[in-house]
Amino acid sequence: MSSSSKPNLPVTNAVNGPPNADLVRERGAASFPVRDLTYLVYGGQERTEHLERIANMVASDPVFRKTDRFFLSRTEQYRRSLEKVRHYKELIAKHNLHSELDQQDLRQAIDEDLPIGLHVGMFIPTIVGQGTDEQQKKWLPLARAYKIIGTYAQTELGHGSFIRGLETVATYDKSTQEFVLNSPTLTATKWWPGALGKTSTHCVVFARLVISDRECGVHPFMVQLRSLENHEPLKGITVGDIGPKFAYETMDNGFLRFDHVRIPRDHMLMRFAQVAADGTYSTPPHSKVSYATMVFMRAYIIGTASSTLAKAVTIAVRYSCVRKQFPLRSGEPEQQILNYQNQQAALFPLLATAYAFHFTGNYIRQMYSDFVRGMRAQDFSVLPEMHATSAGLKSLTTWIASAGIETCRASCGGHGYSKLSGLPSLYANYIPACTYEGDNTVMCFQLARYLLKLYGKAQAKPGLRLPGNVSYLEKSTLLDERCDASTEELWLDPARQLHAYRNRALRLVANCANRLVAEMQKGKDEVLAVEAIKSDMVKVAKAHSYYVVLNNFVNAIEQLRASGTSTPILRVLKTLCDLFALHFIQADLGDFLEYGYLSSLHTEPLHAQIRRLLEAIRPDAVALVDAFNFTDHALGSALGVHNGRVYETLFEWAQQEPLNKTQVAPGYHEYIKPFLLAKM
Ligand SMILES: CC/C=C\C/C=C\C/C=C\C/C=C\CCCCC(=O)SCCNC(=O)CCNC(=O)[C@H](O)C(C)(C)COP(=O)(O)OP(=O)(O)OC[C@H]1O[C@@H](n2cnc3c(N)ncnc32)[C@H](O)[C@@H]1OP(=O)(O)O
Ligand SMILES: Cc1cc2nc3c(=O)[nH]c(=O)nc-3n(C[C@H](O)[C@H](O)[C@H](O)COP(=O)(O)OP(=O)(O)OC[C@H]3O[C@@H](n4cnc5c(N)ncnc54)[C@H](O)[C@@H]3O)c2cc1C
Repeated sequence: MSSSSKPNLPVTNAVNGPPNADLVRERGAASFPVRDLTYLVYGGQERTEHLERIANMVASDPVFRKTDRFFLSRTEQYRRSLEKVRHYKELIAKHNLHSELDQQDLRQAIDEDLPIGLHVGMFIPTIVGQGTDEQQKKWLPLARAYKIIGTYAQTELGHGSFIRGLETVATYDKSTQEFVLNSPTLTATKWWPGALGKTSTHCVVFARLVISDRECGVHPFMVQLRSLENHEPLKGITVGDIGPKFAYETMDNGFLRFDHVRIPRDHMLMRFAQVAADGTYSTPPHSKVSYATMVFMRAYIIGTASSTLAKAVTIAVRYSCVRKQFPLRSGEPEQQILNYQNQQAALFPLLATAYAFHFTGNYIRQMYSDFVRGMRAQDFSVLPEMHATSAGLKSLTTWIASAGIETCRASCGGHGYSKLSGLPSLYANYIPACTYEGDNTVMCFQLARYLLKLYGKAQAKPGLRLPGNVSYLEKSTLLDERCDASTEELWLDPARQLHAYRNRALRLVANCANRLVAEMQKGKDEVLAVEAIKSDMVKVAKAHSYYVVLNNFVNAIEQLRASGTSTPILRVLKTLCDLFALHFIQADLGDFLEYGYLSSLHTEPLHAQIRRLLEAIRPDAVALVDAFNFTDHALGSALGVHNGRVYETLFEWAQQEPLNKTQVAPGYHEYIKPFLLAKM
């Protein structure tokens, strides 16, 4: 079956001409209607077409061009991203894109780390989440109209993960009803906040509240940093850019110091905790409610892991269809490198993972909106589950996506190392996701601690009912059960796949719990006992998160089946789900063998089934990446161009290299000529 219709996307940036014949053939041989899968991914035909209109508008607009980005200095890149911000605002007005969703779509299409990312992603959400109604009325209209630009200033030079260790102080002065913000030490300097260095006029600062020498914990405060007239820093404020980074050049991550800066009392965001005029402090209804923006952002990051990985896989799969190396036998034509099993084994599990993470993103979005509904009604009961689940999924998805981009880059051989492949910058700009919004390892401890607690409760109280994704912790009998997938066919049974993931997670939790007890029996207190099991806690969190991802993928397919999705689409999604499930068992085989859950009786059919799945995906590989529907602008890659004119595009883009502006190299006269022409 061929694609039901051609995607309505312009081929920008790529060199025009007849499309690569191999890609044309591959597209014609897809087993499912590509367009229908695109609709499924983006939430229907209407939404897909809307996204395409925005993507096309951006892709054809010279202000948003990307192809020269590699040749700009850091300062030029920052300026260019400001130019893009200005144009983004003009387009919102011109095309009436006033809803939050439209603006998010536009930013996603622009596809750059703009210095307003923190403004929309954390500054505004913190005002919404933590501000009183009056505070929202005051600041939200200004922020939404970009009359003020803000960021989220929490991390300091000395502390990021350990929020309770932050040193910036906000001391309440009852006599003037002001807070005095101060950075008492060098390590109290705010360090890293995006857009803090040069762009923001305001920020939400997290500081320890002190009232009459009493420590009241870390709270958020609204602070103006720069004049709205001339952008100069205000009195008492030292602010600037933190300097060169691994990548992220368009973002002015900044530093900030306060020298006894006074702000009015109503600049503390007081939705949950309050300081009255006389200095009376009212505690929040939940001690971690001021961390809510981070939970929001973690959920957002989980949602973007799929699209980021999907971009890398699109580039690598298309290129692997165009690229040919070696005939199998002499005299035969050379093979497309995607025909090699090793290439498929590297790329197809990542393709499957990009689809798996798509459904994880849907799941966490739903969980987050239920949680927000509860919070509005002062119900914080879902907070622990939301925090733990999002912390674990943020870690797993960003780790896998980061490693996956690098695998895609390496799979493109030498051309993958060229920045023109788009993969080095995709990787370099993405990997901080493993660190920001909570270092992944530290986040894993949060989930593991939650699981250990629930496991302990379930052990102590048989019959206790735990919520959906953790209900397996009730069933210690599961530990006695073994895998019975002794044929290739049985490995395709979702119930058996889920059984394996549940069993592994439960075993690791139980093992950790036992070790904790054993460490305490050796005389350690609980704190030191936890320190002795920390690497196992990371494994626990990952194992549980894998289970959550697979469970959602399986459930999503069931729901699609129930809602009448066509057989070819269901078939291809099931194949991807199977590959996801089996690949990550194969990757962590030691976990499953260690406790005798699996034996060689099961591993042989497992490996054989994985090989079959790779073969099954091969004819649909191009169609499956096409279904993500990225424009050439979004991919920013000479290797991933839709028309497959890879070599033409690489050649043309290379001509832009500034070294090629002259035939004779700069420096020739000083450094090459003297020794070339020196007498022997
Ligand atoms: C829609 C979006 C639009 C646009 C977006 C556009 C662009 C953006 C794009 C990409 C992103 C780009 C840039 C990203 C910017 C990144 C910004 C940042 O990095 S901001 C800084 C982030 N910092 C962190 O994440 C710090 C991590 N540390 C912590 O969260 C905490 O310190 C800790 C590790 C959780 C520990 O906290 P604490 O010490 O206070 O608590 P305990 O460990 O003692 O735990 C006690 C108890 O509390 C529970 N708990 C902890 N945190 C939470 C929480 N958040 N919610 C609920 N409960 C929590 C914990 O589990 C314990 O529970 P108990 O065991 O006692 O039951
Ligand atoms: C690109 C980028 C953008 C950022 N944007 C912002 C922003 O806008 N606003 C903002 O406030 N911050 C921002 N940050 C800061 C970011 O949130 C922190 O860097 C992050 O939370 C990690 O904290 P840390 O740097 O203190 O790491 P550390 O905690 O110092 O981590 C270092 C190592 O120590 C380990 N470790 C730490 N604690 C423990 C423990 N208890 N047990 C065992 N191991 C431990 C970690 O696993 C890690 O391996 C940004 C960072 C980056 C890189």
